[in-house]
Amino acid sequence: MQTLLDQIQPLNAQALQNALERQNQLTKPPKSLGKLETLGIRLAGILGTEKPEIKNPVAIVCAGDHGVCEEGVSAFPASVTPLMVLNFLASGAAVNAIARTVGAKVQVINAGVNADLPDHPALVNTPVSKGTRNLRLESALTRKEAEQAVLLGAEVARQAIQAGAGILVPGEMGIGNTTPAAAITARMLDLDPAQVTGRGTGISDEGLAHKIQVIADALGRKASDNQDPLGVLADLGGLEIAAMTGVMLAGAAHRVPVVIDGFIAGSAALIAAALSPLAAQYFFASHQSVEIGHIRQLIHLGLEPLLNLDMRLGEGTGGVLCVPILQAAASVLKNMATFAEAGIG
Ligand SMILES: O=C(O)c1ccc[n+]([C@@H]2O[C@H](COP(=O)([O-])O)[C@@H](O)[C@H]2O)c1
Ligand SMILES: Cc1cc2nc[nH]c2cc1C
Repeated sequence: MQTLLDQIQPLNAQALQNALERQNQLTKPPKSLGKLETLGIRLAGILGTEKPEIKNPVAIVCAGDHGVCEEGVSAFPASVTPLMVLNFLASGAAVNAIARTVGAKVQVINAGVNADLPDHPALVNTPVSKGTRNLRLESALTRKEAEQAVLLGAEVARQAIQAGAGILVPGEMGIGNTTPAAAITARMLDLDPAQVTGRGTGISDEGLAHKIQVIADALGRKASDNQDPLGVLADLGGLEIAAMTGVMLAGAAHRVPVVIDGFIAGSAALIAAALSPLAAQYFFASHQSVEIGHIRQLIHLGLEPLLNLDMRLGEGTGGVLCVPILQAAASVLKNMATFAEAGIG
């Protein structure tokens, strides 16, 4: 784990400077491409060139089950998690449909699903366990399990990058996982559960009050603190959240941009950024999730969402949807003519 964290370096300052100067020479009024310009400059800093290009997007969907489902915190049964993994593998899920439109590949990690899954070329099937323990009553994971899941995600991301991935979208699937995501967010940002707990897949008012109580009980065990992010991940976490943290850290370590999807991805990003303060410079927030705690995560991370389409699905759907925006931001720097080149002015 420490080796992974040590690999994360600051953005390339020279490339940032060159990209800033280049933006101002391109055939457009200064700043007229708005946020596309600042996105492009950051991509230049990540990739170490003033002419960045983003090829081969890969979504890595991490799946895991949650002991806390026995508290009735989700509108859906836990059995949906493995069934949705099969749906990803059959290319029938929303992330597959959206990935198809942007030319992204979808890979799946079984980080800890409570079912035996079949071998499949798109599935990394080396789960850490069959799911977490009930975080209301006890720590969801041991420190060792949490670390193992982080390293699993990091290794899958490393292999994807080695095979040519130019941008990563960590996604997730795990019935019940807005509960650990809210618990992690409350602990990391020192907020009350009610400030960060939403309806997830669509629970009732009564269900929401119960979910807030479950999270308050989990935090009330006082088994972790925000100075120890891996401890928080183990105490409150989820195996897919930990695996996503690993994907994010590996992206930053290998200087590959990472698109942060919704609320659950945001909780993994809080852990990643706490483990390595440099990591968030490699992150882009896709959309603003309907989950109420999401915007607080993004403010803390210093990220602004690119879209607000009232989405709350997860799977990496919003992240994949934003890939063309980031590719366009890079293409502006790489492919536009300067005023001198075009003989204008
Ligand atoms: O990405 C989001 O912001 C998001 C918000 C709400 C729900 N989800 C998805 O819904 C599932 C978790 O919802 P729940 O109600 O079971 O905790 C999980 O599979 C997530 O992918 C995702
Ligand atoms: C059907 C379904 C698909 C999902 N994808 C991500 N979370 C999900 C939750 C449900 C219930």
